[in-house]
Amino acid sequence: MILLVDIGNSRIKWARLDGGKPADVKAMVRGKTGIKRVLSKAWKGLEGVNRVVVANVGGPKVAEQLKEWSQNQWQVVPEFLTSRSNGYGIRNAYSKPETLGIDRWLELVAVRQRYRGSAHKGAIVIVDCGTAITIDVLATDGKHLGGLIVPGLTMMPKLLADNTAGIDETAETLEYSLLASTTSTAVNAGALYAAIAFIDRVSIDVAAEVRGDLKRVITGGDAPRMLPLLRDKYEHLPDLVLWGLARVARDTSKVRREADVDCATQ
Ligand SMILES: Nc1ncnc2c1ncn2[C@@H]1O[C@H](COP(=O)(O)OP(=O)(O)O)[C@@H](O)[C@H]1O
Ligand SMILES: CC(C)(COP(=O)(O)O)[C@@H](O)C(=O)NCCC(=O)O
Ligand SMILES: [K+]
Repeated sequence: MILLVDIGNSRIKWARLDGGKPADVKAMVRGKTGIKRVLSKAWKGLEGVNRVVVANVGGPKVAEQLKEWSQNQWQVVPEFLTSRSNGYGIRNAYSKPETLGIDRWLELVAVRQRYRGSAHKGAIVIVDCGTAITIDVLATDGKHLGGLIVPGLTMMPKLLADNTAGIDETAETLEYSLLASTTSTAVNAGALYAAIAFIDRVSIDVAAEVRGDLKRVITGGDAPRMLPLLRDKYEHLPDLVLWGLARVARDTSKVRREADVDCATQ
């Protein structure tokens, strides 16, 4: 079984590669530093894993822990993907392509695959509402035009709590109102409006900048909260990173099979 793993800065999402697609998608909140405990809790029962294909934006320490755990549990060395300058019909906008978050690269891969040859001929805006909120724009010819990054819905209140005397952890409620009259609802409303205004305004300016009709897709753990509040129509594509991982894993397994065959016949 090929395991697809998307390690974000808040949660780890994973799936089984099945017929070129991610199947049985699951998620778990990860610790800031140690992830071995959550891996044991979530993956203890997983059998027959012979490949682990990973998108990791959680840094090298997290990668090291996954590597040790996977080698102990399955004797499998995980394959950590990195963003490339070209591939899968996409040209990376970054002059240092490997510095583009691998989650963002794989979202581009997934979206390119989904809409290539479809009726949609315009550019595509990809919004990922996770620990951070990212926006990327993919031109109709597969050219990545670039993107933006801001703190996510959970991070903004945390930043206020960590950096002001008068605001403490406001996680107890998600409720908000346009003009709030309590600190927690004022902070929650501020985060929501900041995110909504950011996404809506970028979408307006991108539409003015690129020709043709724009398609907008949204993914990430906070997408369900954002969807009803956004001005434009978005296609909600959960687990976009896992779809990108499936596309790359399917390709590389083909290459690996050919390589294995080559070795076998030498
Ligand atoms: N069950 C959940 N547990 C934790 N966070 C969740 C959950 N469902 C949605 N979220 C929201 O999703 C966000 C994380 O989204 P996700 O896309 O998994 O982030 P990342 O890829 O950055 O780890 C959190 O900030 C939180 O607001
Ligand atoms: C912007 C991100 C932190 C988002 O990660 P996430 O919110 O999914 O945890 C991640 O894409 C990243 O580490 N990017 C590297 C910097 C860049 O993309 O320019
Ligand atoms: K993400």
